[in-house]
Amino acid sequence: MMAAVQPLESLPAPGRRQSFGRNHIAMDIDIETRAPRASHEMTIRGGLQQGDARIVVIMYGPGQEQIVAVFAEVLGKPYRLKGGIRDVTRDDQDWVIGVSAESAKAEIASRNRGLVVTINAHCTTLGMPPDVYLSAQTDYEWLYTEASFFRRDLTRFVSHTLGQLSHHETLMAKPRTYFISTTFPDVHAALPNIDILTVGSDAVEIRVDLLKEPLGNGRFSEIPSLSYVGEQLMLLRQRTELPIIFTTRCTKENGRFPMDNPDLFYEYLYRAIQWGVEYIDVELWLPETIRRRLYEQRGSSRIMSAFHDFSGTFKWPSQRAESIFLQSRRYADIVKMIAIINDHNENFELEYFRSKIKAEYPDSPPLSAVNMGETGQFSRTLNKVFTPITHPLLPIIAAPGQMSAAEINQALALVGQLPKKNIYGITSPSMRSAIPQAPFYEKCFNELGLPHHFAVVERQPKGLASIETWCNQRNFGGAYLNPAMSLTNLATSKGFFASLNNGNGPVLSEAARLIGMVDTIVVRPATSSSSASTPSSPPRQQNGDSVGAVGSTQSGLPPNTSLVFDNASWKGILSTLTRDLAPSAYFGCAAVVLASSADDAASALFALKALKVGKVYTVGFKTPPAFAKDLLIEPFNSLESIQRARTVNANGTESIRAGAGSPFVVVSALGPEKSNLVGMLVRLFGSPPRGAAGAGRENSRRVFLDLADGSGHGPRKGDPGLIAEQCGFAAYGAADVTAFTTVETLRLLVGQNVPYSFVRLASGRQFF
Ligand SMILES: O=C1C[C@@](O)(C(=O)O)C[C@@H](O)[C@@H]1O
Repeated sequence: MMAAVQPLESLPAPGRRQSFGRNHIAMDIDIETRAPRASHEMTIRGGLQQGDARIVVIMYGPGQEQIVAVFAEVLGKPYRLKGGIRDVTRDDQDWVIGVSAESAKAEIASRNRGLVVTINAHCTTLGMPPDVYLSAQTDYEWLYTEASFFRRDLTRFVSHTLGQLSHHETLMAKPRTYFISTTFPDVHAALPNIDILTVGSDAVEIRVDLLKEPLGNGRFSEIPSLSYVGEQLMLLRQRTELPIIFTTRCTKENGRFPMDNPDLFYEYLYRAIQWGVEYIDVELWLPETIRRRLYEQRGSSRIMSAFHDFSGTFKWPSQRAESIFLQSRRYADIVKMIAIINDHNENFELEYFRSKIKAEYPDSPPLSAVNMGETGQFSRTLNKVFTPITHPLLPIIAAPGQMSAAEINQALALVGQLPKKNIYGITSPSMRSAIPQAPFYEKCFNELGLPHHFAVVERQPKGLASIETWCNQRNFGGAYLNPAMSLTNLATSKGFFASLNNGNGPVLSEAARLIGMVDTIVVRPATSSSSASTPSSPPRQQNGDSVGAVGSTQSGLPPNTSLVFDNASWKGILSTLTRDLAPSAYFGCAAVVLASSADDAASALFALKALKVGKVYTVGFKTPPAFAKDLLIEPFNSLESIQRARTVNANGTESIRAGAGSPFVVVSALGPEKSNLVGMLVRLFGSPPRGAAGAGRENSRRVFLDLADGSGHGPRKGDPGLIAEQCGFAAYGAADVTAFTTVETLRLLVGQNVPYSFVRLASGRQFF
């Protein structure tokens, strides 16, 4: 029998089918992601897109030419400098072009907007603000500091503005999302604690109206200047990987932005779009012309329409409330409605309003609606889209009644909406020497106010009996498996797993099915009840069926509960590879994957497939047929084949991108005993022979990822990572992948976002 297969996100066509259970029934449910997406762009996977195909023109300040090379490297393109924007022609397609800000000024207004996309790269140490005319005219503007140059910030900026990575799509697929409303007058104060402040948050709001720009003599400007706001935003973005929400809250809605000049709002909010801020808060009272313009000009940013009613007379069951929603949704990607209430019953009225809107306007943008004040706190526990939260470390709360993520979870737990679960880290005897993870998970649960219990348990080397026993409990809340187990192994079940879903076996995510390895077991509660979207639930189910569910006759797990077998590690690999490079750096490139078995290689292959690499050379394993279908695979079986790979184009075309020729990325899952082989290949590919194809990409540092570097023990002799760095690669190790995988695991198991930086911080950097 086949396992029940269910795409948990937008995924490529199904490949290999996996047998599981007794009835041999295949259930491939092909469901489109519900998240909105731009029709002209092709979604590659869960938020990765081809993006803007125009020629990127970087405008640089005096003496700052080198920034063009960095942009080019991040984008994976060659670059050249030109005298002016007008000199850019179709022949520059796939190049990054640098033009001095000085020269660009004369031509920027008359540029061919269909051909070029302009980015004003301004180093703040040259002085602020940047040239105001260029700022106003450019498509995007990136502010950076020379002293502490943050490559990650640039990667994120271009991945977002050029539409290669969409946070929104991924976030809207989460069962619950939160954002922290920071209320600092100066973000410097937030930076030392930003990792802790943002635990549980999916985004960070910068309350621009609350920023206080010092003027000297203890005075502050009435509203912070764009120049000050730009620097504050830059600082925040350099320190958090989370999407930012840019808010200019007006005086009537509990903010400080004066309302006498709506154009001022436009000026700030449009600049935020140019700065590549992911979410722009646009108040509903603003003139429609302004709201429409911002919506039309939003590029890759998303508009959060905002309406607050502090009058105390607002009624959810009213024509007015509905018409406010309808007005808001015209120019919004998320509709936010917030009101002061007087009576607890009005929380129920809001819930009725929420479900009515969902039923009557199913294609509308998601609604984020809460009530303010203590009386309204109940609604903050029920809202599921971008619930605003606070944190005890913030100087003030942003609105009356705001709660922290921990308070919301504790409240949910108290009223039975977030029952205590047992969550397991299932290891094997081979992992005995590994550093214990239990303290880390306990720390996270504690920080998040989750009631769950975490335990690391060791499975027997053979058989599934112990795992099935842990999973077949009423309070089972999910598990990670380290090391991961193969589906083939799990499919030998004749017991609990095989009995799931009326004998069809557990639900398999597409990733687990294609990779053939399971590292996460997610419990999905029955969907019809409200429990389906409690924080402990896995990603939103795409249909109403309870596939993979435990039959009502089962003991252990509650009736109609599903178990989803998933794989988180491919996401860890993907996040590592795209931390310092935009996805486009990988599109069409050649890759090498080294592993001693297909099982060890599969997660990397899946990540590379998501990144649309052009070709994968393999060493040491036979590629599963499912991958061979979508990836161009060539095993290295002789020295000649390696030699060829060093000199031949990646996918046979002559374009510069594809002509990256010799492999751009090398991923190794080979253990330390094979270090010599890995080192040799890295040396070979680190220095492509003269004249090899790939002209123009010489500026790009190739990427080496060692998935088996036994991290935590420092560099070893013959360490392939060290050799890779000496050969000009950017080297990443298992520590990065493990931390990013943990982020994904926590999202899957408890539905909460724990930023990468917190994972690294809380683990003391020694777990991984
Ligand atoms: O719109 C909102 C919601 C909010 O007003 C609240 O009620 O929590 C807090 C604001 O910072 C945010 O912009």
